Amino acid sequence: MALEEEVEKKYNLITRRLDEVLGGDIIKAHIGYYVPLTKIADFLRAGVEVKVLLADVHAFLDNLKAPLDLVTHRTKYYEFVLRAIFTSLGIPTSKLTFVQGSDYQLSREYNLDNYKLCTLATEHDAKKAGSEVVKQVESPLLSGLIYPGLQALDEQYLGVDFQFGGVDQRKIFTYVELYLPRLGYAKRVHVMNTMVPGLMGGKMSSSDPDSKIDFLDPPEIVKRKIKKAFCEEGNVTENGLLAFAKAVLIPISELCLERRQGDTGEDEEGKESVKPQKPFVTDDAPEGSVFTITREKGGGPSHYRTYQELEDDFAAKKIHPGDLRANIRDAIISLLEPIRAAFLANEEWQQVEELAYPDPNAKKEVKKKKKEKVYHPPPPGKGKNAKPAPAPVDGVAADETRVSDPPTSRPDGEAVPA
Ligand SMILES: N[C@@H](Cc1ccc(O)cc1)C(=O)O
Repeated sequence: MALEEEVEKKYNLITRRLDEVLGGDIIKAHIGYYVPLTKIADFLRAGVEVKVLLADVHAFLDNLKAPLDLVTHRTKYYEFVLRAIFTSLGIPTSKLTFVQGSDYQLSREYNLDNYKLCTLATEHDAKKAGSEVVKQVESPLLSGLIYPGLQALDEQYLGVDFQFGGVDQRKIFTYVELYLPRLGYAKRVHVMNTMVPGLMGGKMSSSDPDSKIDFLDPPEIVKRKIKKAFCEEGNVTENGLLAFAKAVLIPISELCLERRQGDTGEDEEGKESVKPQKPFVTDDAPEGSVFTITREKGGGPSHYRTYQELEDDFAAKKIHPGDLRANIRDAIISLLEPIRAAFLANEEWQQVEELAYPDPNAKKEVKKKKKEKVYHPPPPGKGKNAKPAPAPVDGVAADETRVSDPPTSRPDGEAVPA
């Protein structure tokens, strides 16, 4: 293949299905941030070196979103999740690294650059930059103002060529493009994914545990959430299930299909420890299909080559909501199965999970020390009939020890950056 053609092919892979690319003409390949996994898979397959920033410092700069003592555990937890997902999809990970923000953000140089940036950027611009990412509160904190600037410095200190994030990062990205060159550093490219709506329709929310499916949700929880999802016959505009199919299931199915067709994008070692996920189609599906709808009440299966075909059929009421629900549910269950299995087989990951998401209902282990009874003899010279001092009133609280309830499930906290 001619070099140009190859570059073009890689560029197309890097930019497909993105919402927007700013300055894409100077992308060479290298580094990405942030998650939406099928995109990162595309980057990796294009030979890009991907660094995933586990932005612990940012997480607490943003109104202490993640308590500082939990952040380290959560970043470890994310790393386990992400690695398991890439493995399950058969994506080579030798070019994937995870970097913890605090590993370099506390250095002298970084901080000096931050101060320099603070003398260049206006408060107005910093505020505007963070307005869609930093939680907006009545009495905004200073930390929210330095947040976008640190995101700018990260590009330089991670040595990346482009940064990838959700389209919610757009204002930060334009701020970064404006100010990084003013510090004397190169302007980077920014690529943005669309935001994935929640299953209930609308934006995904970590405060509504049923609006998203966790990577470790067991089948019964997936079933419950899918059952609750809003899905009305013929309605394709407010349809969390279709949105999920579009943003996650079909891209993954496509990816798996491409891998099966031999476009493996493997790294030099080309090793795969786990058989990659099967596309979400039945065995009788014609070649090139990426999704199958099977029907419960008669009628044969329908196979789709693109998301649009699926949406069109749903709009034309050729797919019953019940059938869409059931097929999406099963696809999600099969997608999560290897992740859960990896989790259950990995004790270290399980421990990290408990530390990262402690059960808020677990009772603290209360162990009161027995106060020892001390006999105070009467002062000398008070004679034999003197009474001993009374026992301390606040004394013995024996057997009040409670063993904390074992955590049953992981509370839905922070979304894994995805
Ligand atoms: N702002 C990103 C997190 C982030 C932080 C620092 C960065 O350098 C990059 C990304 C978010 O909202 O999730």
